[in-house]
Amino acid sequence: MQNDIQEVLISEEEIQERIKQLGAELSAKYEGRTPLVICVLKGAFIFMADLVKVITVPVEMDFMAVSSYGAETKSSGVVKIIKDLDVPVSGRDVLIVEDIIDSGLTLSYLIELLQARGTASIEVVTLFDKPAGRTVKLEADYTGFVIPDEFIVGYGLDYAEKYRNLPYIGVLKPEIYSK
Ligand SMILES: O=P(O)(O)OC[C@H]1O[C@H](OP(=O)(O)OP(=O)(O)O)[C@H](O)[C@@H]1O
Ligand code: HPA
Ligand SMILES: [Mg+2]
Repeated sequence: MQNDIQEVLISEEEIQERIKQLGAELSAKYEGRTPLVICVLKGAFIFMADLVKVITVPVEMDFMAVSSYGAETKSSGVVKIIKDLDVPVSGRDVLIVEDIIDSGLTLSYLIELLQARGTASIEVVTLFDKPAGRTVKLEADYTGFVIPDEFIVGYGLDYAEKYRNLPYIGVLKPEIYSK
């Protein structure tokens, strides 16, 4: 698996350090409240697990699975709900946890959906932001790293379902995509 990586873009240590800072910011922001933290599966599962451990206010968690990339490196443009939330979000302070904002389509779809269900507030924390990929206007409230216009893998992010278990962020060798 390591042999498929052309370059390590962000190391495991850098990721963990940044998550601690995000946890501190979010803990201060949600002081006195109990946000509902929503993990956008599958990509955000590792970030979610590391992030909630460094948030010091009580949180409730739920999971939603959406997909729009399949085995491609460009969004299909169609955001498919694979699994919906288990709990109602009406009146809740919601914190959406994403691994990456690229085109922005997944999040703009999710935010609209959750707002229509009557949330009290919605904030977004993303570990990675790729502004060059944007096709809709969308900004996260909290961002870990701004990344260049490259398809990245690792730390939850896949190419064709592989590489999610790499502990760092890497860029694949071009021949992997052309296989
Ligand atoms: O801003 P966008 O262009 O919408 O891209 C971001 C979304 O794409 C990826 O999910 P994907 O559809 O690949 O599903 P996965 O999380 O199961 O890999 C990623 O995890 C984000 O949810
Ligand atoms: O760069 C990316 N890598 C993996 N999954 C993604 N989904 C959107 N952008 C990306
Ligand atoms: Mg994916």
